[in-house]
Amino acid sequence: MSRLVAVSNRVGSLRGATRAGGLAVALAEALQTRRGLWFGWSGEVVEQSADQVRRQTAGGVTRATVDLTTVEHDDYYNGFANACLWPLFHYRLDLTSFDRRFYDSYQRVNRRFAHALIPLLRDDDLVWVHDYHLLPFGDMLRDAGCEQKLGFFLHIPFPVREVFTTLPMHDRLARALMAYDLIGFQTDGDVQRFRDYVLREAGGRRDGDTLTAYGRTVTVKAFPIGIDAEQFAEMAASDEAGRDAARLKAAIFNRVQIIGVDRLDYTKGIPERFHAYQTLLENYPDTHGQISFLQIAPTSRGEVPEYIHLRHELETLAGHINGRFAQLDWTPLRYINRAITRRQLAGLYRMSRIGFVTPLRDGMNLVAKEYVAAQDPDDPGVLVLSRFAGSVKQMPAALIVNPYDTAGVAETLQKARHMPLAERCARYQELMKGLIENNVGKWSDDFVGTLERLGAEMALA
Ligand SMILES: O=P(O)(O)OC[C@H]1O[C@H](O[C@H]2O[C@H](CO)[C@@H](O)[C@H](O)[C@H]2O)[C@H](O)[C@@H](O)[C@@H]1O
Ligand SMILES: O=c1ccn([C@@H]2O[C@H](COP(=O)(O)OP(=O)(O)O)[C@@H](O)[C@H]2O)c(=O)[nH]1
Repeated sequence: MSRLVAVSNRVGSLRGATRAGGLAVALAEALQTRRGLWFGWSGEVVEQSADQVRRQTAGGVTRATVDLTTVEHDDYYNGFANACLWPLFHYRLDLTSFDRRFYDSYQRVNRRFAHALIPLLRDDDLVWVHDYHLLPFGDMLRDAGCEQKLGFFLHIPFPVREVFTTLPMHDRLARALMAYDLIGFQTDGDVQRFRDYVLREAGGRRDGDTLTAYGRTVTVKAFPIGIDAEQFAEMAASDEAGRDAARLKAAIFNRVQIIGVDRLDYTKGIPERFHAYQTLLENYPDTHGQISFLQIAPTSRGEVPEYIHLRHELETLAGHINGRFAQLDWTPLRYINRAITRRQLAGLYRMSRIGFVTPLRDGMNLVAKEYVAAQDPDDPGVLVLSRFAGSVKQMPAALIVNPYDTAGVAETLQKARHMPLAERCARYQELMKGLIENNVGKWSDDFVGTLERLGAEMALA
């Protein structure tokens, strides 16, 4: 069996400590079962260039990391990755920075990372590169002589051609992507949009799951990411998770609890969600004193200006809602701007009657899956889910909403609040069945298995 080498900008902890963000959570679970190497940024920012690779092994998985310099962190991570590609791929052209300096830094960091990884590779390794930070990474490995099988997975949406082509370097990035042998997306919609670009902009050809363009052929498929639903359910039912949940329970006096959990990101639709909650309070006075909304939103990418604005906007909105509706013994909205461990989250999800997941655009959204997995099968809560989350395709038994439709979302919350037990159970069972069938193990096995088989086919040809 070939060794798996995962490469991602963010390398998660091997000891299960948390860092908000679905990619790190999912990869940690996948690598633990495959005992591989995980390469990427250490999370440390240093003044001077530090090419040294630090290695640390635990539970059969080796973590190999490099630091970023302050300039790289500003221009590659905050700049090209998170002020250009992130907003653009999430359809926020209004927030997209097209600064050429950011792109140059992005190229340099990708090249530096590729050169740092090469000496660690073994001939029969399978290399699996993750996400928009590393689109040209595979091409740079190939330039440096790498002949191993290379796979790439995009965790965020792939945009429509008209949006992707606003990037001045769209052609170079698409060409670089073709250096991989396998490209995975979260949904069939993402696959179709990428295919449309390659066929119509790059003069490519399609044959089943393969695309040929720029003199190379790649396999392109959807691999929707999952969670370890059974393990998450056990965690949610554990005494430890229960202890934290009990504190919240005491604080809300058996009111109907609504929960939202997101990195503080404009793609997650948190202000729109606050507005919908406010509309619920305005339109349905019977909710007063009877419900409570807990929003957990740890700061993310806190140096990018748009994220700073968002933080201020949420503080103002939360203050406004509480100022207007709170009573001496009732706080309608609790907003926590700190990260909570996944174990704590599991307990909080379980005691919340409504999971409120309304991104404006999201690659997948693992919070929606965690919320369902954490429920008590005998008295489950209801998931209210945005039609713009990648997870919606796999979770049709949720209550599906349009996050821009403030009154419609408020109406749906009211419906969720009054949903009879039998309907809650039926929806939960259907959702849970899908989560177990499409868990994180299946995601990584399907991707790596496909990459492995492509390799075998290439050897036979
Ligand atoms: O590394 P950060 O800048 O702190 O951001 C955290 C991660 O956010 C994004 O997550 C995406 O991947 C999830 C798992 O596939 C998916 O459910 C979610 O919809 C995506 O937004 C980002 O793509 C990751 O690279 C970041 O590590
Ligand atoms: O305070 C927090 C907030 C979020 N998360 C985790 O961060 C991940 C978020 O993943 P998702 O796919 O929903 O979105 P992303 O942040 O990756 O865009 C989930 O596993 C959450 O449990 C966490 O551990 N603590």
